[in-house]
Amino acid sequence: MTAYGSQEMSANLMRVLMRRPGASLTGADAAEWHYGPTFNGEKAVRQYAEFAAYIEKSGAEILWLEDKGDGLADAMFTHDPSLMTDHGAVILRMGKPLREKEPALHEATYKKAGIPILGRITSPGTVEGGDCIWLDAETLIVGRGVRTNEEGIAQLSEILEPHGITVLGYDLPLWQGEEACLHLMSVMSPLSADLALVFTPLLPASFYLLLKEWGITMVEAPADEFHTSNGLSLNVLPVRPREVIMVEGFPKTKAAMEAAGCTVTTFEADALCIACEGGPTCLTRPVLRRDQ
Ligand SMILES: NC(=O)NCCC[C@H](N)C(=O)O
Repeated sequence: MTAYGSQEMSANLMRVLMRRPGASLTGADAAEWHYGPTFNGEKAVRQYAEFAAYIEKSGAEILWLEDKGDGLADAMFTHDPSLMTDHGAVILRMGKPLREKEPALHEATYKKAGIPILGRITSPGTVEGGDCIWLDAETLIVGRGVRTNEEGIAQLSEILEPHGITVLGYDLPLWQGEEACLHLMSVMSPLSADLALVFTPLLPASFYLLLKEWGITMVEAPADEFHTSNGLSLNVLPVRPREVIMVEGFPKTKAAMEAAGCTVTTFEADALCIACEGGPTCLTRPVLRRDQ
């Protein structure tokens, strides 16, 4: 099956690229990878299995990348090395040097699956998938920061513009410094086409105003849970509009989404997501999302 296409963030998740962590993660040097004190490789692998079971249960088909011990501990965060469009995949170029080999893994998988490659970001450009949010099928918002630079945004725009897609770049704050992971998706998680979980103090101000102008209802992520989770309380994955998966342990954030009409599934992820700085969204690269 060669089905692909995704220019939205919350339509039904039908097909997704994921990499099961193994030897590369269990053997990772936490300091080198900037993983936090709750990092535990074996526990992270178990927690990932629970997460993957929820994705399987959602009915999505998983295209698996296997961790055969290439040392790429962050490669389980498949959201970042490529971007999917209705016209094929864009192979990105990572801003985190330790992740530079990951886009080639995605390209090889797409080629094997018969999914066309629409374009690629080349040096000195950088773009990471976590910095990209489809506001609608014709509008891609890109966060400019430590991981994604102006040159990368210009290249992405050149690739997508012929397909009627406007790319808009917004400056991200530095927040916890150059080594830490802060993507645009660290401060906003779309929950449905007109609903998003946001942490407004870190949103680019002009992007906040754009969301208001577009009539997107914003659910504010409770600040205490955002800070104790290093932002991971906010990184939630919709498998269908208003049906989301989040990291366990943040009841106020969960309640805020439920009050906005969402169904929320949680899984334990202190060793996986909190420690490794990436949530359920980051662990998935949607290949096909569709409304029906
Ligand atoms: N989209 C995301 O926010 N991905 C999280 C990536 C975490 C990984 N440890 C990184 O620093 O790149």
